[in-house]
Amino acid sequence: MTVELKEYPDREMLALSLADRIASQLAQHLRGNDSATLCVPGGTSPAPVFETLSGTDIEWDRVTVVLGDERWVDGDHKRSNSRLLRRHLLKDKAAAASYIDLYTGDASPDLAVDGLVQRLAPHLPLTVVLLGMGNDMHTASLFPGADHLQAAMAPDAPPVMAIRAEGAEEPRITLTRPVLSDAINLHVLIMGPEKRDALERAQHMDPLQAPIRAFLDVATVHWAE
Ligand SMILES: O=C(O)[C@H](O)[C@@H](O)[C@H](O)[C@H](O)COP(=O)(O)O
Repeated sequence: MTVELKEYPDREMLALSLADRIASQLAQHLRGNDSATLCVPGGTSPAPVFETLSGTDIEWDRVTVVLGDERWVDGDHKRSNSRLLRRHLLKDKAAAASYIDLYTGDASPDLAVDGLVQRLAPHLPLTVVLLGMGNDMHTASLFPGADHLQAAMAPDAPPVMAIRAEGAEEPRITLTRPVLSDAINLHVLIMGPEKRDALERAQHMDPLQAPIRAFLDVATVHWAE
């Protein structure tokens, strides 16, 4: 397989260029449609992209933002991906965007799934999806060895599922393979030599062992040292 890989001289260039690309794709979609949906990862890598994106001049009031996955913790918990978004993305110009919070406060993510499937439905297909990747080749909360990985990777998977995995510290809620890979524009953000190495290995692996593999045929991968 050939992966579309964009290499940047440094992380700052990557953040600026990727934020610009995402903003252009959202703006272009808004020229022909009433609304657009941006799906973003949690984790630590995307914060600089979010910072740039939040100051970008697009019609954010017509954009809905959703995470690709959320950790089942309160919104003010330090591991909450929503907390990260509020700090780095949903501010400045992007404060005008609507936000679908995957964390509903229910006792477990399983109880939230049906409601979230309904909330997400009017926003599909996702206009722009940005994915991260862990060194274990998970993306969103599609972890190798996760309890419902096979179901979440299936072509008929519901768009949202609850999932648990050893590599994840807490129960998770995640968007599934079909809804992520059906995005109009799909990007993967990875940084550092270890992730570059993992990406190379993933290309020759089964998606159930290396879930990121399922997206590499259609995504643009953005990398900086
Ligand atoms: O909530 C999460 O854990 C994520 O959404 C996850 O899929 C993340 O993108 C990768 O684990 C990379 O995380 P880092 O950017 O922190 O390496």
